[in-house]
Amino acid sequence: MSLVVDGVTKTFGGNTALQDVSFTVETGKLTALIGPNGAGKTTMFNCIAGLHRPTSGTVTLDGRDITGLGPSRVLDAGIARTFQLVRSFRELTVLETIMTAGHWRSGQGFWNSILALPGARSSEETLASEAHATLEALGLHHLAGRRVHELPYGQQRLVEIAKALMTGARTLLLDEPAAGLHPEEVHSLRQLLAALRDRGTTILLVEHNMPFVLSIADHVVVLEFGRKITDGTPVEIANDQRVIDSYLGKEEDIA
Ligand SMILES: Nc1ncnc2c1ncn2[C@@H]1O[C@H](COP(=O)(O)OP(=O)(O)OP(=O)(O)O)[C@@H](O)[C@H]1O
Repeated sequence: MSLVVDGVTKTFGGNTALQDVSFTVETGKLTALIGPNGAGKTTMFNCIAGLHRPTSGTVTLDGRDITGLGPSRVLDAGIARTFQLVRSFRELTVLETIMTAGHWRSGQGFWNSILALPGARSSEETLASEAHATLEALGLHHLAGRRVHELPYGQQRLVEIAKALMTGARTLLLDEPAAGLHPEEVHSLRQLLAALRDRGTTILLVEHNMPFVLSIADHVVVLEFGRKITDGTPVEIANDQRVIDSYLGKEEDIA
């Protein structure tokens, strides 16, 4: 059971963003995708999440071909992604924001529930209690009534993860979850991701914070100029001369 990227190439006009990249994200493990700026990490996320259709190659989830399905059907298949920039409706509270993600899974429809159409109420209550439970699990319960855009950046990022969890997806794609966080927030994030993984959630993350990656990942995939240069355990990656030369050795890339 796993997410398998097999021979994915993505070109934009004459620019090859990904060249024949293959790797496996094992179910219930945390895999990190690293590489210098422009290596193709975001493009790979977009190919998996359905925002880009690979020029060639396939993406399969537990043996099912999901290549080029489009974002909503990839989400239906059980893969949710977060974005580098927090996305929320300005006027919604934390609770309302993550309930919008739950509406996705229930098929309820966001506007249907907002307008309180007949039949919407009981599932609305179920979603609200699930949303409370999710916030509790993430240590965000005290923020339920706050507007998302008023929160400090670190807490907004956790709301993004809560939204992804509320979709019911078992596989999460997290785009730079540690970016812009204070050290103590990075510590909380590490504990949260470890807890999610221990609960069986599969996580693929893109991250520039190398100490964070090396301390939490089960498996690390390294991209450079659109190609996979290696993959392995954090210890193997930290000692790989090609990685040290191309990435770890450059202080400015170690955020
Ligand atoms: N929509 C697009 N159109 C044209 N070129 C693109 C597009 N998206 C990405 N690229 C190119 O693909 C290459 C890989 O970019 P990508 O954003 O995937 O790298 P990255 O590893 O995520 O970088 P960063 O760490 O800076 O976010 C770059 O050369 C980029 O300019």
